[in-house]
Amino acid sequence: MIYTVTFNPSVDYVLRLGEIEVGGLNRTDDTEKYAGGKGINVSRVLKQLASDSTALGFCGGFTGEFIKDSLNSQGISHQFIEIEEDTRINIKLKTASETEINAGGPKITETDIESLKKQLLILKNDDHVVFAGSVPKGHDRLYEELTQILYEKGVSFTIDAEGEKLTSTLQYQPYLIKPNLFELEGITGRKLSGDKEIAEAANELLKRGAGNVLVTLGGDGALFINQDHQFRIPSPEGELRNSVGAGDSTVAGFISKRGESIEEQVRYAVACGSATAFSDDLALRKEIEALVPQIEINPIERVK
Ligand SMILES: Nc1ncnc2c1ncn2[C@@H]1O[C@H](COP(=O)(O)OP(=O)(O)OP(=O)(O)O)[C@@H](O)[C@H]1O
Ligand SMILES: O=P(O)(O)OC[C@@]1(O)O[C@H](CO)[C@@H](O)[C@@H]1O
Repeated sequence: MIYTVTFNPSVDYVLRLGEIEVGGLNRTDDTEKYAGGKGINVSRVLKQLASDSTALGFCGGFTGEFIKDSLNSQGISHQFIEIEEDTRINIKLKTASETEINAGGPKITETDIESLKKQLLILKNDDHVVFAGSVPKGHDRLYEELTQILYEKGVSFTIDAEGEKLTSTLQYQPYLIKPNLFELEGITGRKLSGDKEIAEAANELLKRGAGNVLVTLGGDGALFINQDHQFRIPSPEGELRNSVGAGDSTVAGFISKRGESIEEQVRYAVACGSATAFSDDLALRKEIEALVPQIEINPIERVK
């Protein structure tokens, strides 16, 4: 079974309006609410690809109920730890451009974390865990602690996190990491331009313990590297409508094809990311499948 872990889920409140006047009264043309948070998004796209997963993490209050109801209606199982405070609401303002305001999120106690650890401790060798998104305040080392538990149990995991939260888990050999270019530059501490420099930086993360490194490059597609393969995958052509969850969709695409060829995994990863970028919400199966034949996988020269 695949488990996704979202420490800090959100109700994503999408507000569509022509333009925004900061400091003035603005009225929307349209609004939508989605169960959000990176791990939850991964579960939603996995479901589209007929891959079942169970969403884990912390949920509370009326917003937590909304998330659980929404996942129930999509047939996605969940085992959230109930917390006292309300799950956050994140604002996604869609004008001519996209502006996001992500709330800090509720307080998570040590008891809540112990409950999550207990859930991970009973996982089996053939389970896979996807960790994604921000960490509750005061728990900076949480990813490192939880991935150590999985490593010691021989359970594989994927992690989509930033900076040291990601690099502190490399010692536990993540199956997949998916930094975007900005995050990769943050980790290496240098500006990266061109495929060769990006591949060299990704290769450093491979040497530090990652099994597969997929660097997403927004509208430019992605660069993939593991011990045996190195690919450049351009994005298909299309109109950008939504970048919220594009990266999560990429992760879902790759994980959904675990056990198939690496080319198939990478093809679905980019197709899912771009299908979400071209949709109003996360991509639907038919949108993903329509893009799959358009994805070109170009081998590139191996970096040392
Ligand atoms: N303008 C675009 N056109 C086509 N595909 C896109 C576009 N933007 C994003 N994508 C697709 O989505 C994938 C992930 O995008 P990106 O690099 O922006 O990830 P991210 O920064 O992790 O995303 P997120 O906004 O979800 O945090 C890309 O590899 C690509 O396949
Ligand atoms: O604040 P975090 O945890 O970094 O990101 C949360 C978030 O922006 O990520 C998802 C898109 O990737 C959204 O559903 C959600 O609102």
